[in-house]
Amino acid sequence: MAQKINQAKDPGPPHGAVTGQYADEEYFMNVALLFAKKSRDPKSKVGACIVNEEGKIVGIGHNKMPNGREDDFPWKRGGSRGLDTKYPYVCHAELNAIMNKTSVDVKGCTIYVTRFPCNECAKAIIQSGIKHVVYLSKPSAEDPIEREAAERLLSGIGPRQFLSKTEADELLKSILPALNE
Ligand SMILES: Nc1nc(=O)n([C@H]2C[C@H](O)[C@@H](COP(=O)(O)O)O2)cc1CO
Repeated sequence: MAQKINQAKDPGPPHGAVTGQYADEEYFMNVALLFAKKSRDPKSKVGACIVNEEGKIVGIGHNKMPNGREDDFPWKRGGSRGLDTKYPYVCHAELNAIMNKTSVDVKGCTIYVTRFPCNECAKAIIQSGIKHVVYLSKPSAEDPIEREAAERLLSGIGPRQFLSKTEADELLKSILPALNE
């Protein structure tokens, strides 16, 4: 039997939805977008920015190969996800943002991420104590099992899509060229 997914549990981050503070959310998502540009992945650049309850950035990350091994693995895409592709090696933006935290922990924080988290990052997000997920894009062409697992894992948080009237769409195209293929 399909598991029922709880939707929209997230009341929103403390620095987001209130009139006059929406600009803060744009700022944090744009930090995530800017950081995505650091990625060496030629096809899919992802950025993440963790913000605490005081509205301070306490972690940023982009998808990259493991530290010190940046040149040792391929960036090749492919459905096979074999050893000659990037998939078994790349560290996702969300994981890097959590690992890069500048505070003791990230409990109660919000993660702004340019792409919907995968199931592995969903686990890391939950275990780290992050309480809100705001994402920019949710590409449909992803592994259906992993996507469904991520949705189920994050159902207790209720990820919220970031909506902005800024140039976020244009920026997104520039970091996810694979979406435009
Ligand atoms: N939430 C995510 N954070 C990430 O950092 N990534 C990274 C890992 C790879 O470098 C790339 C995925 O490759 P591709 O299949 O879109 O060419 O994006 C992917 C996702 C999607 O789940």
